[in-house]
Amino acid sequence: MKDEVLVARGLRKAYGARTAVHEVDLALRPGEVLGLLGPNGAGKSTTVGMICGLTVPDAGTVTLGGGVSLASDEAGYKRRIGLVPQDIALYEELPARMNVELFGALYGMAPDRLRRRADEVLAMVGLSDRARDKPSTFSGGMKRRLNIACALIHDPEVILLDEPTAGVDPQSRNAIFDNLEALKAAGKALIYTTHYMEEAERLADRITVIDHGRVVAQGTQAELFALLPAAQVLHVEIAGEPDDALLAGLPGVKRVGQRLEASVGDVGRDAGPLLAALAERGIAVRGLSSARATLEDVFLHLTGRALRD
Ligand SMILES: Nc1ncnc2c1ncn2[C@@H]1O[C@H](COP(=O)(O)OP(=O)(O)OP(=O)(O)O)[C@@H](O)[C@H]1O
Repeated sequence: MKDEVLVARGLRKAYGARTAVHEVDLALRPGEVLGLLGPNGAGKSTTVGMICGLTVPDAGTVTLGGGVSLASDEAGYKRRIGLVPQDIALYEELPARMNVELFGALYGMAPDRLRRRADEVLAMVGLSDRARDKPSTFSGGMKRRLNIACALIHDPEVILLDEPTAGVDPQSRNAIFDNLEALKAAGKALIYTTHYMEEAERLADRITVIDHGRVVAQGTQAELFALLPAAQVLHVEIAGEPDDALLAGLPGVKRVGQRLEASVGDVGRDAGPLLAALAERGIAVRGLSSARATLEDVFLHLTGRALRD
């Protein structure tokens, strides 16, 4: 463990006969967002639960910088971690500010610091002017933002976010992303679980793809895209339906109705030769567009299934 603020090794958890998480290894550096991407039931929440100490693993260890673990110093460990749970956990009938302060009191924060931090985190999530109102009067997005403020009150260095945008409107989602980017810029380390590949693509420096409780791939987005046979797809609209024999000899090209799909490594390099080859075969082109590969394509390639069933 060199620069890492958190290292998880060999995490495993079974519920009865079902193994929710098989062998998960993760490492996290300061100022980094690690995306934990996988479909429903992949084992993301179970992994997060084991890291924050809510779920006892059957095997494996989690160590923070300085070698601190739950076993060596439970209170010290938990003070360094903030959890934004998937299910909103708030006292609906207590004012927003009191909700935040309650979480801080759980960490034994001194009253002065607690007041200061409560102001800071409420401002950060854009709820300063609603501090006296009860969550029962909030929109879903506002509750989510308050949930995040509660997780940040004790200024943890590692923040675990379990699908923090579930059920929020686009405006609140953008506000949450801005908050997370600010935390990252401040050197915090974030683990962000999601089954939305767009969120992982936007936020994550590195991504762990998890499926059926197993890590199927880990790396930067560039490293994950490099697992695909082609980084981009060219869509070519053609006139009529050419004989498939005409397309033989064009590697990576398949016909989908009146459209051709060509997997290419680089659109700029490969589009010209492809169009020339089509012209040689007398295939008239009516339109051309390209799309880059997504993490959805990576997941499909690795597992044979879609991220969202
Ligand atoms: N307390 C529990 N008791 C029994 N089985 C559980 C429990 N918690 C999770 N599981 C099972 O473990 C597997 C992984 O669930 P988990 O909640 O970790 O997945 P997830 O990737 O977070 O999914 P989602 O995106 O739907 O939240 C699932 O098959 C789930 O049914």
